[in-house]
Amino acid sequence: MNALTATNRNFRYAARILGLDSKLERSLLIPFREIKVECSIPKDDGSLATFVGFRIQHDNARGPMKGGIRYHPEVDPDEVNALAQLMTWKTAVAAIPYGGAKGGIGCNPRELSMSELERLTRVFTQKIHDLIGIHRDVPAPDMGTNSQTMAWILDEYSKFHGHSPAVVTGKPIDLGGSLGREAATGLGVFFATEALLAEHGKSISNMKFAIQGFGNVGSWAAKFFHEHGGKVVAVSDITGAIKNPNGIDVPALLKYKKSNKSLNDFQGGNAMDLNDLLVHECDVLVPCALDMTTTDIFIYCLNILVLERENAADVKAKFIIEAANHPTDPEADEILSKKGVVILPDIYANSGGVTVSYFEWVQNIQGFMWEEEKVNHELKRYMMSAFKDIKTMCQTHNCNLRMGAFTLGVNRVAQATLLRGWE
Ligand SMILES: NC(=O)C1=CN([C@@H]2O[C@H](COP(=O)(O)OP(=O)(O)OC[C@H]3O[C@@H](n4cnc5c(N)ncnc54)[C@H](OP(=O)(O)O)[C@@H]3O)[C@@H](O)[C@H]2O)C=CC1
Ligand SMILES: O=C(O)CCC(=O)C(=O)O
Repeated sequence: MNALTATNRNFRYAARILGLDSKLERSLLIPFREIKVECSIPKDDGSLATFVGFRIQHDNARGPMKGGIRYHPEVDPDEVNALAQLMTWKTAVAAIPYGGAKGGIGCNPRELSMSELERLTRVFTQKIHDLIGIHRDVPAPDMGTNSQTMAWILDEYSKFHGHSPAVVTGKPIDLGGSLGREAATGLGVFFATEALLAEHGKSISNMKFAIQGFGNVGSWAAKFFHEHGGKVVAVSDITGAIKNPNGIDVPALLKYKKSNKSLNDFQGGNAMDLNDLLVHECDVLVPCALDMTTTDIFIYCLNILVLERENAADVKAKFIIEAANHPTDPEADEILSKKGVVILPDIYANSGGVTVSYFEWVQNIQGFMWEEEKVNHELKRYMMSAFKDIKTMCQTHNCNLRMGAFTLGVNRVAQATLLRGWE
């Protein structure tokens, strides 16, 4: 099931639980605006290269639209649409005053030089500058983009609109970025996991973790689990996977990955097949890599790299923390739930990133920088409060955590829509 079909299905299920009017349901489902632009740039060798860029602005009932921009060969409008919709529910679950959007350019950033990436980012910004803005739509990094990408967008946008640091978040600190943003998604994953385990009378320190993906989210999450006594027994990146039943030395692995750009040949564990990570023996499985659509190309090669019908029954973990966006197909969801696996859904589990993006935006508007301690303290407060609100919805509607999060998010957006008189 593609990402958009699956996301729409979860939304419709939540709308039914909430008893939403069918006209309101339809208006919440259809994106506010879909932007598709041609981005042609001269390559370093003088030849012309043309890419397609997207920005899907899903909803702005609760505030400016918010969400990342990814550079990935598999980016397509359906995927971006699903991710934009997830952003709308995510910002509502987190109770931050935003709507949802997502963007992307279909390109392989690994095959472009820095100057090609800069030209591409500037051309994309030129094409969308009058449709984004501090109170309109605020992009941020996602897969394949980073703080440098945000710096180029900020610079290009400011040529048209004057210096506007709050137009993007996830910027370099020297351009108004927030302390703590880089670690925020991983730290949010840690707080969310802590809250879930406490509900079940467990703690991080007596759990074994398997982590798929060792980029921004996976590496920070692994660091926090390790620092709090969790045993990280398996980790993967795109180049391979390693396991160690006694616990991987995470600081050593971080150092190794930084200098080698790969986990391969790390001496503190044994190599294992990439496909085996999701079904590895552990208590807590944390997918921090790709979503359903970006892995399609691998799935066609019969490598099952997300949670699907084919591998769900073999999952050993008792808890799944969806740090990646949409790593679980609905069929897998059903199989896992029947097995009694507790799944903490993406729209809550990875909301720490956008929450600290909100703090960054607030700091830019205030023109006042917060201490990292304050950022992390506020992040924990937001994560704990959202968990409590989700649990209340689960109790009210007798549903699982995914539907608890969806009903919470959808209901908040529906109320804002009705109050504005948009229905
Ligand atoms: N960054 C953020 O603030 C947020 C990110 N997310 C979501 O989290 C997920 C990860 O994002 P982020 O960490 O930023 O992305 P990164 O690009 O930094 O990291 C992705 C990681 O996944 C690895 N990877 C890619 N393919 C595979 C594979 N087939 N098997 C195992 N590992 C693989 C990559 O390997 P390699 O290192 O070798 O390239 C990399 O380590 C995405 O779904 C994203 O949308 C959600 C909320 C916020
Ligand atoms: O920080 C942001 O605004 C982007 C976050 C994002 O894209 C996501 O949560 O998936």
